[in-house]
Amino acid sequence: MRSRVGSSKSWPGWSLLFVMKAYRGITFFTYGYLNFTRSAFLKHAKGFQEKEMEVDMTGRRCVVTGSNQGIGFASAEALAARGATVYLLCRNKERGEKAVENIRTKTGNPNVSLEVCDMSSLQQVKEFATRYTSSEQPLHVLVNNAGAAENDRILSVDGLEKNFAVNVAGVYAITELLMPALERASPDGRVITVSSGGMYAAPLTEDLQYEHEKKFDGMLAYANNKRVQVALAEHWTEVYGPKGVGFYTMHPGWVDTEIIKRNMPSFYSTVQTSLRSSDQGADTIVWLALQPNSSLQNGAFYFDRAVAPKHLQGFRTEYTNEKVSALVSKIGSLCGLNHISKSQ
Ligand SMILES: NC(=O)c1ccc[n+]([C@@H]2O[C@H](COP(=O)([O-])OP(=O)(O)OC[C@H]3O[C@@H](n4cnc5c(N)ncnc54)[C@H](O)[C@@H]3O)[C@@H](O)[C@H]2O)c1
Repeated sequence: MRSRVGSSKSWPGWSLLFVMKAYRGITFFTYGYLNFTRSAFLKHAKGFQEKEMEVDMTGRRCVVTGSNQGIGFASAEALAARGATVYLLCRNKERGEKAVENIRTKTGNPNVSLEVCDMSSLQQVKEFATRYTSSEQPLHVLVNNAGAAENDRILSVDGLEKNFAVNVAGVYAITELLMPALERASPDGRVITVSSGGMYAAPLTEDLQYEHEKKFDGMLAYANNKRVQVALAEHWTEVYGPKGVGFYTMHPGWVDTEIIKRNMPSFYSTVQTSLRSSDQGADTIVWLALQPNSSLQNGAFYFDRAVAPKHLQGFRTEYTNEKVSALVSKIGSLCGLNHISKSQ
């Protein structure tokens, strides 16, 4: 018979976990209310240098995932408005075509096109990356924006937990597979991953697909995924940073979009009147796309055009490089891509 005493989930262990979870939840909400809302954006924007946004992106190629609406659409539109060639990666053809048409009309930029790709399908991600890299074109900006926050534990076509499939496996696969094109854009190539302030409340877990908890908690799975994205950017900075590619994660703030309206209804109704617009949420993504890599901090987490901490005091979310390496190797093998990292 297994003893409770000494088990990693013994009674004192559970209560400590419960207290820690409650502390993180309450402190995070308070911190978010002070920093992540629309009024906080307007306050931070007083220090923004608008000259930094006046960059001509003609000749630069950008891929934005999940860009038919919300923050992804606003980012793609802002890049197209500055003359960039923009590829919208969307899973739904009709919604994607509508978004492309909308951006072309609003910006007058004809170099905006659709790539149909479901980021939860490793096969579709591989097919897109092969199409792109075989063109031998450089890729200056990859925005990993597509995000899932499913409340139920559902599986992707590859049998991966859906949030993990979109937020981690899809991000890992597209970034690794587009690396030759990003390196071709060196020293300007960069990957901007839209993480979330939610990651503050999540330690780096080994239970990547939430298989070992009794009850599935979609919001915790989402927050864990967003923490993994920050760790992935640190890993990539070490491996590919010396090759002239930048890796930035960022938090858009609390933004009025479908993902929170649909998947976090009680949070949405609490903060609805304080939420940022999609353009405000996209602001730091666009800013990160426009600055020279040399003026940014590789591997950093950004919020409102400034480097932000990766951990909040007292949250006990710090981790070691060894833990990151082990996780990256696990993610690589779940994506069937470990051979890529090994060949670097
Ligand atoms: N809204 C917020 O307050 C907030 C806060 C922190 C982080 N974020 C992050 O911002 C990003 C954009 O979300 P949003 O707020 O604009 O919400 P949204 O729901 O408007 O946009 C999410 C986008 O991802 C796409 N997407 C989802 N699954 C996909 C898949 N399998 N393949 C391709 N595309 C897929 C959706 O179609 C949509 O275009 C997400 O990564 C989200 O986690 C949002």
